[in-house]
Amino acid sequence: MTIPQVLIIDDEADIRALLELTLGRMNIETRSAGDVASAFALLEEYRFDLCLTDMRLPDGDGLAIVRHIEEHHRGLPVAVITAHGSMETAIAALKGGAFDFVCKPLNINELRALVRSALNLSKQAPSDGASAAAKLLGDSQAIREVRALIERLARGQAPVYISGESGTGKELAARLIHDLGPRAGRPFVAVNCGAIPEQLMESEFFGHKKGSFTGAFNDKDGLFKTASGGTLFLDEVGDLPVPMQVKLLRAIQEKAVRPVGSQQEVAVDVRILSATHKNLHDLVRTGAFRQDLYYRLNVIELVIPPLRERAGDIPALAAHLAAKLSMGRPLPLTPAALAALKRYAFPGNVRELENIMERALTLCESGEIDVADLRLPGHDAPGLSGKVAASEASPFNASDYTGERSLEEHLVQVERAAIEKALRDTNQNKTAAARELGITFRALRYKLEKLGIE
Ligand SMILES: Nc1ncnc2c1ncn2[C@@H]1O[C@H](COP(=O)(O)OP(=O)(O)OP(=O)(O)O)[C@@H](O)[C@H]1O
Repeated sequence: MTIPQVLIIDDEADIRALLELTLGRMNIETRSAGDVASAFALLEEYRFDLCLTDMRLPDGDGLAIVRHIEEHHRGLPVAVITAHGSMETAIAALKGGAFDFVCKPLNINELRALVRSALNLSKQAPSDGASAAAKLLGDSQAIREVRALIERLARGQAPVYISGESGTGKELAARLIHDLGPRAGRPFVAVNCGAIPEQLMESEFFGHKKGSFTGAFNDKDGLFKTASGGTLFLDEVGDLPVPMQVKLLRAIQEKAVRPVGSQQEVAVDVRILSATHKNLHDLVRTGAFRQDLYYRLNVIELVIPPLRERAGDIPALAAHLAAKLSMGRPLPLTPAALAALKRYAFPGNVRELENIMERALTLCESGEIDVADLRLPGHDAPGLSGKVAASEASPFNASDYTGERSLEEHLVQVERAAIEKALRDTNQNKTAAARELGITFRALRYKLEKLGIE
């Protein structure tokens, strides 16, 4: 087993000595630098598994180190040491790509947990991008950017606020951030904040002691404890009542919780991810959401655009869903069906696409999913009125027959014209065209082949 190597950067000799000693006891080898220039030199010369840097250095700051590593040593986790109370700097470092931060005076247990977690990250394969791509589907530029940001955010510990309309994939993104990061082997706990009754909230989040209130028959772990070492995903965080927001902020700041009925705080190591389909910024403006909590949760925002703004994702998503939902009997979509999906606005986003595909697979009678099978709102399945309209608009009447060619030839022409018109009317949707013509899909396919119509 190779011994992990850590680079320590601090201008105070005492702090360097404390870090060297603590890490040495964890069987970790260290090299130390007192300023930015010598840190850069060590980074050139040696390979490290983690870098711990102070924020204030004689010839620059910790952010310069974070930026340098982000540019030249991608994949090397860097954690910053900040003065107590200087949250702004810590947040700037997290935004710049730092893995995590610790405050001075150093809490040795916290430091050890951070180092362990970062070294875990170094051991992981350099990029798990393929696995991320496999789950968050889509080929649009927007979703590619989301995937790239997820991979970057997975490597850090910063709180991430995921915004986007309902059904865009916020929970999926949160899971990926967890699965691709150093906490992957630990729990991922998702909680819908809007679904917990207000009077039970504190106990749900922080746990309770037996007998602390009527009905508390046993000690109970809260969600923070359950997510210990892992990730707590606060879905619909905008639905948290204000008194609970205060308690949550405290728990996040102190990295500790106090179960209801207990006198003691318990330290918790949990990464917080949150999401809502509401506009959290608006809630802050109206006073429904506390600004301090907003800043704490929203260190980095991941925006998932609505599906209608990334229609390029629809083919991959639809094909994937058809395969997933059809249990080994995937049906292809006709070009017309795909075109109709691309034009549709999807107010329910990917979740709605899932529902549409499920229904289409159930309804589809032919070997491919066509526009009519999708039952898109606003696309009424053509019925009798369609047929009447078609015959009324038909360019052929019995009186058109002049006797210049055989009746048979004439009928073939009529048939061809009627089929071509029905296909045009339905945007090349063969199922709908067959309905409009009053024949079965099979019969239409046969006629198309016979007449050589593509
Ligand atoms: N890009 C994608 N690739 C594959 N599946 C996706 C994608 N985006 C969303 N999904 C699927 O769509 C469904 C809805 O996604 P998810 O639950 O993550 O949405 P959400 O934004 O959290 O919704 P809500 O706001 O209603 O909680 C899930 O089944 C999810 O797996």
